[in-house]
Amino acid sequence: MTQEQWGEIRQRLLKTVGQNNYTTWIEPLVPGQVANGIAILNVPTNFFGNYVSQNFSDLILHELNAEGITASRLNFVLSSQTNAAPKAQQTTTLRATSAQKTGGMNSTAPLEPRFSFDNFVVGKPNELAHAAARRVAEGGPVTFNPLFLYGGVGLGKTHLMHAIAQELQQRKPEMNVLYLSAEQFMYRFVQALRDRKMMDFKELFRSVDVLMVDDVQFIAGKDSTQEEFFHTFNALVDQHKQIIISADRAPTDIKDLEERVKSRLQCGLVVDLHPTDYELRLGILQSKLETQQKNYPDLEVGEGVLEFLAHRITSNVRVLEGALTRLFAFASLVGREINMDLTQDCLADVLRSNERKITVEEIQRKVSEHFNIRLSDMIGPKRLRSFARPRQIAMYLSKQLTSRSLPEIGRRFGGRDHTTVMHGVRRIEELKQSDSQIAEDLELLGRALKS
Ligand SMILES: Nc1ncnc2c1ncn2[C@@H]1O[C@H](COP(=O)(O)OP(=O)(O)OP(=O)(O)O)[C@@H](O)[C@H]1O
Repeated sequence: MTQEQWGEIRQRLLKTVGQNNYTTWIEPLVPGQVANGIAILNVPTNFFGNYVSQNFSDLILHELNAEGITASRLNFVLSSQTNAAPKAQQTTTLRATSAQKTGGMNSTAPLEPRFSFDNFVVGKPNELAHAAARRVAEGGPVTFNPLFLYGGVGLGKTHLMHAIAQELQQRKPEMNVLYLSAEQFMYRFVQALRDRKMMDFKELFRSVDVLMVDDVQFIAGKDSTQEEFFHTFNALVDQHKQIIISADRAPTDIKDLEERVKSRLQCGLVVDLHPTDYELRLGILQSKLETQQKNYPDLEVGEGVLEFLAHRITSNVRVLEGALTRLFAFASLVGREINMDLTQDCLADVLRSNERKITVEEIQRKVSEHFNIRLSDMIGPKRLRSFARPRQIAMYLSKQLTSRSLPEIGRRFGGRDHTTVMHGVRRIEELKQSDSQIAEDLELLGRALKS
């Protein structure tokens, strides 16, 4: 059943059952395959399935048939992939059918049609990640396993993951592609344990051709899930099956992740989605503008507005996108044209938050957390290398990321002299060139502080 057909059916059900019943019982249903007169509907719990079966089965069957879908029976399948799941609520769902197999535990997570390669704007900061994603989406022989994509919030990891899954479905419909978030992996694992269906779980995950797990940092600290993930991972790698993983940071930086899992995650290709630069932001805005103009054909965007937004909204692409959507909605509601005045009025809060200044105190806190030392040791007098180096790094970042003078920075580091700060800053400048670990720490901290 296509998404459009299900959309029609839902609309008619809404009219028949009323808004309350619709929101509670119909909206969370996710349709699966229809075969041999049986239509599959994914439900979040058994109770839910029983209730819908007893109260709405006939109506749903009637509407399915009215839509030209021949079904005489509904089969309610327990699945975490229903519209009641948090991610699913955010997206228009397109069910992937390739992974529909036994027991309802195997459906892929909903894919957002908008998250395609065509809609992904490529610039310097994301070109490597994009190229790698394109390569695995060809579905050819596995060259790097896993592909590990990482980057800060809202920089396009999920977009790329969905694009890969959708491209694979189009190019290689015979392939069994399973895409899910790490949270869903855990959810299914727990469910399998509870329902004593571990064999089904293992079989499902070991029988896929491509396994895609989004936001893998989620399993950090969850020992049994990590263990199971590790075994699944190994089994698939042994069978030369492609694995694609995303996370908000590099494998080495995920705390509470077992070393063996970390090392496994690093053994393929690890690529980074860097924070956007001005040109990429402008390109993304231009591309999103086309979509907005389809919805609001009468609205034009005044000169300089996109450039202004690309310049001022640097935090992440999601915020940038939201700002443009808000501008169009606002302009159409108040009947004003989209010019600089309207932009300043409508986006005052977004612009203010993007203006946020980084403080020395924040830097000290982040750096102490990163190196696992106490804030008091960072600021205090101790000269041990394990405190002195993070202190110098914090001084360096304070000089780079704030407008504070050296004496002002010195005062915030327990009243140190400005020459001490200067020495620290110079030392880190040197180490940045010669010590790749320090360069990486600086990059990571800088990114975390700016996001
Ligand atoms: N290069 C790009 N071109 C077009 N749209 C983009 C690009 N990068 C990000 N976006 C858009 O920005 C939004 C956020 O992207 P996405 O959800 O993929 O981020 P993420 O990295 O997964 O973030 P999170 O860490 O919050 O899960 C999406 O609407 C996505 O389409």
